[in-house]
Amino acid sequence: MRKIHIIHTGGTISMEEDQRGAVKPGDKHPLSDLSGLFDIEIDVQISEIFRLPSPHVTLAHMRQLAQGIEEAIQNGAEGVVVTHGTDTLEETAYFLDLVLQQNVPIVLTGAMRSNNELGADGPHNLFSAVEVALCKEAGDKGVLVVMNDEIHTAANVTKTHTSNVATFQSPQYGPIGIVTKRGVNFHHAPTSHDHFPITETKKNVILLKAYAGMDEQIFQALSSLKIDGLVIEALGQGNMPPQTVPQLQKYIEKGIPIVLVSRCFNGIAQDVYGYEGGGRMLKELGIIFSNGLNGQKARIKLALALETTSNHEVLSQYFTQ
Ligand SMILES: NC(=O)C[C@H](N)C(=O)O
Repeated sequence: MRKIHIIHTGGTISMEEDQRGAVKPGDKHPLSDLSGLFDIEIDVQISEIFRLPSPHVTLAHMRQLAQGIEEAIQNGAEGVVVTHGTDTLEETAYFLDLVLQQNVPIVLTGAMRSNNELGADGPHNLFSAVEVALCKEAGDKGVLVVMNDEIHTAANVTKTHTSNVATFQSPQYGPIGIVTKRGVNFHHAPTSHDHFPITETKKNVILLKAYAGMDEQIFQALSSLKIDGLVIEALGQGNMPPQTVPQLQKYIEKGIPIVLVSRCFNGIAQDVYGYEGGGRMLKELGIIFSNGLNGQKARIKLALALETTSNHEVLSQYFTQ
């Protein structure tokens, strides 16, 4: 008999639509009875660590969840499934991927339609997530996200559509596997895995998005705040409007690390362009270029990395791996 632990944290997968069409936290979770659904006998523990819409989730909640997962594994779970709201699911998944070092499957899932809506996807997603958590092969691939019959890595997956059930995609490399009626198929494996053994999540990392005509104002306004790091979703291959450059330089001189990603949906930020504000100039200033993470994940990574080091060289290496 395989032991699986399901941890509920809230999100649409635990919500219902009321008579006026507003989707709200309910008092039910999908599939409370999993008996007879799987080919093998399973022993399922179910717990709820918090019940929040995922826009309410903070780094402190993510740490609490990481501890809950570790406890479940210490208590014998051979696979852990977490249900979570989809809005910030990718951030929680990546946080867990970076802080947990476990070789049992850890799988996050959610739903785009609440439990009493026509075509609710929560029960099927939870079923598929348990299928993956039961699969021993899933144990060495880091934290996984299972939605709409696809298996994604925490590092790559992102929410791409506001309402479609096929919202979760992995722009760089695609899903690493699929869930079918006959079982779980992995078709490729993640190549690297970072680990940050943190005990706190106190660093304040801000995420900004660049736009045509961006100037110094937002950077000046932010300079009155206590900021430990800055992530910028830059333009194209990694370029910024020239008016921002003197301010970026000031942040670097103050020892505040800046990590640059692209605001493009796909691809890697690189120091290709040599014009004013181009990637070459930004890299020479000491801005760290990230290798393909999106902004929200680079923010999680920088916040965790800063808990372990403030060394610029070490931080840069974390983002080039
Ligand atoms: N589909 C969802 O779960 C979205 C919801 N707003 C949440 O993230 O909690």
